[in-house]
Amino acid sequence: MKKQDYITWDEYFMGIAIFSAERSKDPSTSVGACIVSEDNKILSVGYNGMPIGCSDDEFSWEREGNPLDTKYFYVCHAEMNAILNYTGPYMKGAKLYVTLFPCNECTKAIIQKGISEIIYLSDKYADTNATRAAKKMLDATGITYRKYQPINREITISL
Ligand SMILES: Nc1nc(=O)n([C@H]2C[C@H](O)[C@@H](COP(=O)(O)O)O2)cc1CO
Ligand SMILES: [Zn+2]
Repeated sequence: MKKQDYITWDEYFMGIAIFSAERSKDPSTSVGACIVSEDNKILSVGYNGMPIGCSDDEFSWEREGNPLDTKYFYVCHAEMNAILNYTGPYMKGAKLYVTLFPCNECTKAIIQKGISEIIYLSDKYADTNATRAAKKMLDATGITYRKYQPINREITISL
């Protein structure tokens, strides 16, 4: 008889998004993303980080102060990195697993790439205009989004 306690597709791909977030250098919010084809093949992964060539040590990770000296103008979101890391053409029908609900800017790229479903873990910025605008575009384009429902399975990885 086959093993029974294997992880579901949702657990597998959200697990990869969560694990990818561990690469983030952001001291306040680590985000991970995993893009999967319609037939459950991983297309790309990403996490939030500074653009290539913009040093993690030289660019600021501050949240407040002169906007030019905060991270916000510079950091590349996990979803954007996952999309940009993909070397194939179009992602028609793909699913995006992400640990934080996408912002309006990433949502534009999500739409243009043909992603059709978003599975997210946290929606902690639901009351911001960036998230409201993102949902407005997703609703208009028929892209579905659903909250990942954790089942409290603990998996320890020794590295
Ligand atoms: N969907 C998202 N994907 C992301 O990768 N991020 C990144 C940008 C920042 O590096 C961090 C948010 O920082 P903070 O405002 O919680 O300290 O998460 C943010 C959002 C929120 O829209
Ligand atoms: Zn974004």
